[in-house]
Amino acid sequence: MEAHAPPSMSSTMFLQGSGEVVLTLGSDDLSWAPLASVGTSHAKVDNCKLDMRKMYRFVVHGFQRSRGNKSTLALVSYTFGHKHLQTCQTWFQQINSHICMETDRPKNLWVFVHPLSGKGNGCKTWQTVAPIFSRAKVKTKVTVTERAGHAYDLVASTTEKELSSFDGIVTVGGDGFFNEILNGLLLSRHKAPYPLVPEEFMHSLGSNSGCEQFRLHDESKIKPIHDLNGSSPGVSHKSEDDPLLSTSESSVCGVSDFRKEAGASNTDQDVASFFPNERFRLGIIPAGSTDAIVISTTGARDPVTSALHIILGKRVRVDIAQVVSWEGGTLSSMRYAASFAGLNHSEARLIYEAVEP
Ligand SMILES: Nc1ncnc2c1ncn2[C@@H]1O[C@H](COP(=O)(O)OP(=O)(O)OP(=O)(O)O)[C@@H](O)[C@H]1O
Repeated sequence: MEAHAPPSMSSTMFLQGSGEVVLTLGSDDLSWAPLASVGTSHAKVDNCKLDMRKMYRFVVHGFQRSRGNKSTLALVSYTFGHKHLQTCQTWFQQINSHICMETDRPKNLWVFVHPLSGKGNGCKTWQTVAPIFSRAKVKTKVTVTERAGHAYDLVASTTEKELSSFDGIVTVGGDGFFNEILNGLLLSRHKAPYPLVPEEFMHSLGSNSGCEQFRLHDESKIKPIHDLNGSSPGVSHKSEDDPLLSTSESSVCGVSDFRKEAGASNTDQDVASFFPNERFRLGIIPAGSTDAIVISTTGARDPVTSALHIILGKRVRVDIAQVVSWEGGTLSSMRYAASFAGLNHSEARLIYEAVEP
């Protein structure tokens, strides 16, 4: 809470295990202090032993950083009690309405669960974290995949209107599963020009590029890229507003790298062009065999930590690589892959899970 922001509510309550406290609901947090430390002259009682079963109670669910691993968040709950029902009800309503007013938090998510991911624990992992979403009043539509490509097909074929009803997509699985959904979203929506065709690489790199094989290609034979759906979006040429980095190094490798920063005004338009709405974000709950994307963003391979970051609406930048391949002078396929290359790890540890390319 900022120092000048007046508390929106404050009461003396009983906190299980601690005794009498002054509970304060600020503009963006809930805090409490033992009654003795806020300068009261109340007679000292053995607060901790007060029987809260005779009081009306409500439970606040929260989290704290683990002592051993600061990147890991652990669930905690606090039971507050008061002799008046009305007081407890008012607190309950006020806390819930504060949470609902937090605009960064997602309200409605589409969750894809890969049941066979990692050691086959996808569903179990989701069952572990699902109650955290419901307690936080985040609605979820859950789809358990039945085959490889199922999630891609659903995301790619869902209407813009239906996708727009979600604040994002969460995957419960590994890196491959996350990338499958990323492709379902981007291949049909991302309208950026494709990377330079090989002859153009040579032109832009000069004769000492070290990529002699590209010289063999005849530009006139280069055909449009065929996307995963078999459509032919066409080969286009690099332009001034091309989001692909202009470094020859990334292009030569057939991998183009572009970044979007959440909230940055000059990227809002780009984000809007391939995400169904501005609130939209992607998140991962790790259940795979490597979980490299999660480890490089939250710093912890922990489903509960990821769930909490997603619920809090935290965002972190990730790199998305556009990978193209050529066959006999034809650009034959294109994929997107989330990558941790270039991400500042210490920054990522501070920030969170929900990702926005
Ligand atoms: N129900 C399913 N049955 C079989 N394969 C599936 C199913 N759902 C998704 N897949 C495919 O399994 C692939 C691998 O999934 P995922 O990335 O979750 O597992 P992983 O390989 O164990 O994890 P990691 O990528 O972290 O190593 C995905 O690319 C996806 O296409």
